[in-house]
Amino acid sequence: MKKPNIALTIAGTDPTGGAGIMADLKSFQASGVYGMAVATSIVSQNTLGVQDVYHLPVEVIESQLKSVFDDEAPHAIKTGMIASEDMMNVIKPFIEQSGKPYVIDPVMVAKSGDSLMDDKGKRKLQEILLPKATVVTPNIPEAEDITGFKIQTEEEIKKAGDFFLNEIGSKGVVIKGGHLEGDAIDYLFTNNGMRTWTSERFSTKHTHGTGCTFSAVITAELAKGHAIEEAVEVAKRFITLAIKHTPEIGKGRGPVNHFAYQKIEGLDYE
Ligand SMILES: Nc1ncnc2c1ncn2[C@@H]1O[C@H](COP(=O)(O)OP(=O)(O)OP(=O)(O)O)[C@@H](O)[C@H]1O
Ligand SMILES: Cc1ncc(COP(=O)(O)O)c(N)n1
Repeated sequence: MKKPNIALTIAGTDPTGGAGIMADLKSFQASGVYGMAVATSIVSQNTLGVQDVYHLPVEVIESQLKSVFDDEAPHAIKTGMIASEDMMNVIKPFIEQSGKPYVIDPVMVAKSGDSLMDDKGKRKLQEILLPKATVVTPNIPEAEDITGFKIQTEEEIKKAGDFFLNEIGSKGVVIKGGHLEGDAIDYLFTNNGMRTWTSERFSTKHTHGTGCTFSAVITAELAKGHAIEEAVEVAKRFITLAIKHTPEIGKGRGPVNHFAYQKIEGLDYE
């Protein structure tokens, strides 16, 4: 059997499996990539919200990263919930030394409204990690937080794309339209210009972990050696099917279907 491509996620947990490293690992697997995971924070959460958060000591995050990189280096890396500046500083050298594609899902607030990053972390993200990114995947509120201006129109989305590329220094940014009205439009900005992907907006409350899943699939496709544009194209198809076929798990805002893409597209990985 051919050795698989490997993707690593560095993020928080969700014991109910809809978001965080659990969603990332499922998305990696469904994309035909071998998944690895380093936990940053243990989050007691479910489809109803966040009940408790325990941030792991930075030494523990560092030792997990050492365990991974001393053994088998991943082909692409993503970070999700990174709650503090100290965590960012511990993670940054591993990203730099790897020289691999790096996807940042700048997780700040859960869909339930609970905060997953402290205020200093929000300010420091653009100094420490965002300039290292191959692709950043903010939703509109996250893009507003990072750029410091309101984003309501396509002109403002373009202005935000320009800010990520030219002020911060990220290589690419996908500004996700999940939080806007109308069709679900995602905007990718790279040195090649702007590209958009549009899907119908499903009228469902089951969107827990959509951002985690979307960015994990981009990471998996980059781990396979695909270009940013191809990776976002696959991720959009994956997340659209995952939302369309939600498994209706839990009493609240349920997770998406991480198996739908593989099943419906009839993919058969070696
Ligand atoms: N109701 C919906 N119907 C179709 N696509 C959607 C819907 N909601 C979100 N999406 C798509 O899901 C992906 C994730 O977008 P979203 O804006 O929900 O991310 P997010 O808010 O960062 O998610 P999370 O809070 O889980 O991190 C994008 O491709 C977006 O267009
Ligand atoms: C560990 C972790 N990472 C990310 C999210 C965001 O997902 P959502 O906004 O859908 O709750 C989350 N809830 N938990």
